[in-house]
Amino acid sequence: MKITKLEPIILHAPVTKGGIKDSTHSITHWGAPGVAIHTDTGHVGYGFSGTHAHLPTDKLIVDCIVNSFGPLLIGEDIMATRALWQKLYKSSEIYWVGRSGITHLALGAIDIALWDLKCKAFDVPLWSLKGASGNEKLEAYNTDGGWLNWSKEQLVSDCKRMVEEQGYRAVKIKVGGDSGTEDLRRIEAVRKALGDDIRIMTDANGRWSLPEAIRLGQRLADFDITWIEEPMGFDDVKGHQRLANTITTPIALGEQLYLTQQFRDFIQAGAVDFVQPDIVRLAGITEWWTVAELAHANNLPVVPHVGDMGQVHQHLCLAHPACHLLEYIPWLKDWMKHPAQVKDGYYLAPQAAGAGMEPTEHALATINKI
Ligand SMILES: O=C(NO)[C@H](O)[C@H](O)[C@H](O)CO
Ligand SMILES: [Mg+2]
Repeated sequence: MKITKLEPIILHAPVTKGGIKDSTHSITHWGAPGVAIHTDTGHVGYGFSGTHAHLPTDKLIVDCIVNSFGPLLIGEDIMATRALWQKLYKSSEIYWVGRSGITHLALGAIDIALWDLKCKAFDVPLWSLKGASGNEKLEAYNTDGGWLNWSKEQLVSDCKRMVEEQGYRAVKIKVGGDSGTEDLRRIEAVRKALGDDIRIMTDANGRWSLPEAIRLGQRLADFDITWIEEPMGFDDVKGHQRLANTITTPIALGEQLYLTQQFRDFIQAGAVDFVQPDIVRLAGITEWWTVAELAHANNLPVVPHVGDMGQVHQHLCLAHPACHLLEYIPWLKDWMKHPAQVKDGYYLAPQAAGAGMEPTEHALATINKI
């Protein structure tokens, strides 16, 4: 199955209730710059990155896909996913300007499309190609009711609905607002409303200084919080090591890390408890698997960031023994041919062949910005 053509796609999908905020970002759409890779057998593979729908940088990403990486792929056999990843990652002109950032987001979309093609060649879902039986249990936790721009009342009612009507046993709440005291009030209100059996995660999206993270991190223990995600600057290994040695609430991070070596440094420093690799930043499935193995070797659970890359992460989590839980955010799924499904708080194993990110004709006709 030889590659014949790369076709750029940029999807911009509306997010919940017209707009969501966390401590660091405020978005109205989730961006999915990506590619359709065509082959001489007529198969088409789809892969996307994940952004905050900033069109100028989405265009940089798809330009990198088609015009920088594209020429290196034409004529290549799609089966050689690891060899092709190495070839593209190490291509010196691109490596000189890349090694993380936009070239990683571009390579990630290509890698997902190549795995999509490989799955279609064997006519299996990605979880099956990665060795799962399809009977694995993968619990979902819901982030979509915990946004920082939700009022405390909205926060409580959304989280209650998710638990009482949709069967979730875990929800995530954004913290890192302007007032730490208000953060704690919001958590207290949700804990009171949900009772002690529901797990509550928190996510500061990198906002706090070390003193703030220590002060607020210590208070989280009052509410039995499952983890504090990205409490401080994304690359601050020493700071997170200091925090981990000071507070009892476990630390989750990884959605902003581009290199396996960064994950190694956080893990070796004892600065992370829940490892959250993302196929977007790690340049695709191939390197994601390396990080999951590294975490597993250190007996750390892997709970991938979704943002909204859940369509692919659900496959990887079903297949990897370090994964038992995955974030749920619903922004892209209904624009995909085979939308991710959660029932009574658990992901249902997708049955269609592929890696999960094949857009519908409707999506390509209505939210494609190319
Ligand atoms: O941190 C996250 N999940 O854990 C979400 O991806 C971000 O909050 C969204 O992308 C909005 O910035
Ligand atoms: Mg996060």
